[in-house]
Amino acid sequence: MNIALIGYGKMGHEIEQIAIQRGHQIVARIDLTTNDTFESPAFCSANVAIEFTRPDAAINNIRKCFEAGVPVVCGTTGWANQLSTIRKEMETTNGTLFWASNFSLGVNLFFALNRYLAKLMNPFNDYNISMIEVHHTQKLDAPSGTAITLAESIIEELDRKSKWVKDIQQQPDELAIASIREGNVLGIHEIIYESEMDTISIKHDAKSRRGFALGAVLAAEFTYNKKGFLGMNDLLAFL
Ligand SMILES: NC(=O)c1ccc[n+]([C@@H]2O[C@H](COP(=O)([O-])OP(=O)(O)OC[C@H]3O[C@@H](n4cnc5c(N)ncnc54)[C@H](O)[C@@H]3O)[C@@H](O)[C@H]2O)c1
Ligand SMILES: O=C(O)C1=N[C@H](C(=O)O)CCC1
Repeated sequence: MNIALIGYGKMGHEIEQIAIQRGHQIVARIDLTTNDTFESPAFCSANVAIEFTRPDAAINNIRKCFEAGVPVVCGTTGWANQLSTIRKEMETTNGTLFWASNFSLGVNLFFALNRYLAKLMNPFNDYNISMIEVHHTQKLDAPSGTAITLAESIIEELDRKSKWVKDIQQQPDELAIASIREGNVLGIHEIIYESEMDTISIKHDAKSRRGFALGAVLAAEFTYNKKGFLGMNDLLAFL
């Protein structure tokens, strides 16, 4: 498969390695540091583009993919409040967008565990719930996209929570997410249920970026020749 990389930073490099190992060709690398363009024949020859840039760049890059008729897998976080806008544009252009806040298969197992635990906690009002996420200091968005996905599932499953807030819980129906930025931490997410009697917590700790990159390449392979909006649940059902 021909793959175009949009964003050739930490994730772009990691994805390139895995894509080549899996027998794909990288036909274009679009970044502020390269000369490749969305209008080039090389980019237009891509079967799929994989976009990992920054929150304020993602939506425009996705639009460029729709204009070029290239399906796009996007992992950039921090812009999900604009997903419904871009989905409408995808429909009018008959495009393809695969988006996930986290492509790691381990994190997606953790998502399922989180949902199950939140549902289980419904009758146990003595437990308060909170979340901590820790990432490297270069990260631009907070809370992380993964933390927001975890929070949205908890809000769907746990009747006593109706919205997430940053840092400090002020109302009983709020779920507080604390974001810590330190060193080169690749991504830690912990959900904590605490009563006067005990603490129950679940935690995911990423050991490298390879898990995110492998998931993104698997998503690109899945996206090839498909139309519409796709996500990790579609991919996991297929694996
Ligand atoms: N969904 C996931 O599984 C997952 C995993 C890791 C990171 N991320 C997210 O992916 C994004 C990128 O992460 P990273 O660690 O590779 O960041 P990074 O800073 O290492 O790389 C981003 C790259 O994008 C380039 N860039 C910036 N603006 C651009 C533009 N307008 N067009 C093209 N390129 C542009 C930068 O020059 C840089 O090389 C972040 O939003 C991060 O949160 C998501
Ligand atoms: O390194 C990052 O930045 C990461 N971003 C994603 C998020 O915001 O959840 C996934 C984990 C790594």
